[in-house]
Amino acid sequence: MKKKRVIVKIGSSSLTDEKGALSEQKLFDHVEALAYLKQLGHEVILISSGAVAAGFGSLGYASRPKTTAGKQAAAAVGQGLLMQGYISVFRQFGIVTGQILLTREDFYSRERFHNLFSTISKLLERGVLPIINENDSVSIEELTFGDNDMLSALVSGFLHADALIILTDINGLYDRNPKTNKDAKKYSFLAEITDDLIEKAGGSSSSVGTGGMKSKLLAAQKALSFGVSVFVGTGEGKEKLRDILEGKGNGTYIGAPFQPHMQMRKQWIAYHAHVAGKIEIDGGAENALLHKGKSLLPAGVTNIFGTFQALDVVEVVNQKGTVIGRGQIYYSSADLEKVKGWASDQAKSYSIHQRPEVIHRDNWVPLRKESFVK
Ligand SMILES: Nc1ncnc2c1ncn2[C@@H]1O[C@H](COP(=O)(O)OP(=O)(O)O)[C@@H](O)[C@H]1O
Ligand SMILES: N[C@@H](CCC(=O)OP(=O)(O)O)C(=O)O
Repeated sequence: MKKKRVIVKIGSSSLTDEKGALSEQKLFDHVEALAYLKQLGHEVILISSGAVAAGFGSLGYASRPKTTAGKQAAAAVGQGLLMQGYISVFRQFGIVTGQILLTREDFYSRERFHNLFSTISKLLERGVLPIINENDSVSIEELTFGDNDMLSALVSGFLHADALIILTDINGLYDRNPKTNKDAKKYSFLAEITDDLIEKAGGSSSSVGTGGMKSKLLAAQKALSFGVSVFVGTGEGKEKLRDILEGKGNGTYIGAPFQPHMQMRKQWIAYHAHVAGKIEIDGGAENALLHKGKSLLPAGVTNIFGTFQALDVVEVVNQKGTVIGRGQIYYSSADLEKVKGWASDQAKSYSIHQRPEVIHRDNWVPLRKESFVK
């Protein structure tokens, strides 16, 4: 994969335990994934929240303080604890980190803006991983970023990042807050952020996070205006960030896909190729295609319409008959009729490539502008 400049934003809710204190285990999980991304040759810049969450316990607060002075005092204690955690874990991976604390004024002044750019460029040139947070203890309330979502969008724009990954405690954006509406539906892809979406998104329902999905959408809108694509979601383990970059993340992709080299083929599939037929798939396959970044397997195919050859482009519909995307198919309609519902091992000898996939994920394009997943 081409080397990318990636901004990763980690929210307080993804760094803390159920009591709201900094979780060493969660911090380790993030660092391992960040280190892996760096080992793969990508440039990584971390925007980390968590100073207030890491500090309030030491000040004797039972929960995150509400007053500005309380939050600023907690951040003064917590920012050091947060960095102590990052420094010691990144060291285990042989990575040096640099702390940068920003206020909104740093973006207003051209001179500061320029200095900041030079500093971050030098850190990246020397192989250092910059860790950025708002300078909470000195920010004046009216001028704070409020949460780090907008800060991460501004940084992604001015560093001309290839991708902004916003990690949070929920696996993407839903049409309503899923913590209070159990029927909420998830978006797997959004081409743009409309005002209507922003209006419907809710605030934070956790005790440590700030801003909720609304602030993430505003940030995503800003990042898109700079030409930076965004992912909002979650993940676990060393490979989570690599997977997100490869389009397999558990969350919502906003803007263009993260892999531009696939765009030509996918553009052809989506807009130019003749559609030779239609196949219907079950709910599990729909979820795998739209949400999990997986290929379509024979087991998920329920019906075939029209006559097509292997390597033709077909439309894919769900059980309600809604077109959810298009893909280049590895089976002819006659062969697919035989193997639909079969296990991969039995079916694959009918495929043109002797492979089980009906539509490989590299040849699949979701077509609805806002693709929903239950
Ligand atoms: N439409 C929505 N889709 C997803 N999450 C939502 C939505 N509206 C509100 N939320 C809430 O936003 C929370 C994430 O935001 P926040 O608590 O600020 O996290 P972070 O600390 O990562 O910034 C979720 O836990 C969820 O409760
Ligand atoms: N700068 C603050 C971030 C405030 C905050 O809660 O942000 P977030 O968790 O990203 O919604 C901190 O470090 O605690």
